[in-house]
Amino acid sequence: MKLIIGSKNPTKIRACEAVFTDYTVRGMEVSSGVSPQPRTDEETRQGAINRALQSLNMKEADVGVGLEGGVMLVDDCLYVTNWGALAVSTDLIYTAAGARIALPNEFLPELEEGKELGDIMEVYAERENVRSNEGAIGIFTNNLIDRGMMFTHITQALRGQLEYWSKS
Ligand SMILES: O=P(O)(O)OP(=O)(O)OP(=O)(O)OC[C@H]1O[C@@H](n2cnc3c(O)ncnc32)[C@H](O)[C@@H]1O
Ligand SMILES: [Mg+2]
Repeated sequence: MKLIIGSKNPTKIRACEAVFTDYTVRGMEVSSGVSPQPRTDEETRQGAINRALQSLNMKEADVGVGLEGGVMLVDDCLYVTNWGALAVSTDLIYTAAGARIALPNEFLPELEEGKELGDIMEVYAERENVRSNEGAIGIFTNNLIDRGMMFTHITQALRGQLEYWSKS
């Protein structure tokens, strides 16, 4: 069985490899079809679904997965949010979301200007490639939960639903 994950980000690819150990997993660049930095739960979820569907269309994949990061406001507090989608056909898609944690509200003006959280985090944490490593969630949870763990959890939620609803 072949799984395509719609990203070249190693944290996303590794999450799929960790959960779909019995599948051949490959990461491929696809377009999310939403803005580079989604700013609502709805847009982030849609990005994950678009990536999953595009991945399914590639190279005869049996399963297409999309993982998408975003930010959102709840009661004027800024949160990081992440969504996943798993497509087995165009009309059979499972979705799940990951842990949300609060981000400093001082990030809001730059996000509103169109900056990506990944770039803001590099300046804030004074390190490169936060998005492909621990992520904002890793930094603001003191590394108790890093981006890889969070994506793995979402991917488990996707696989679990696939298994549950495939039972006859
Ligand atoms: O190559 P792709 O798959 O696009 O991977 P990405 O790291 O850009 O990830 P997303 O597009 O899914 O996320 C959209 C933006 O949100 C940022 N983001 C989301 N969660 C993050 C986190 O925990 N840490 C750092 N950046 C995060 C990310 O870096 C992007 O700028
Ligand atoms: Mg991106």
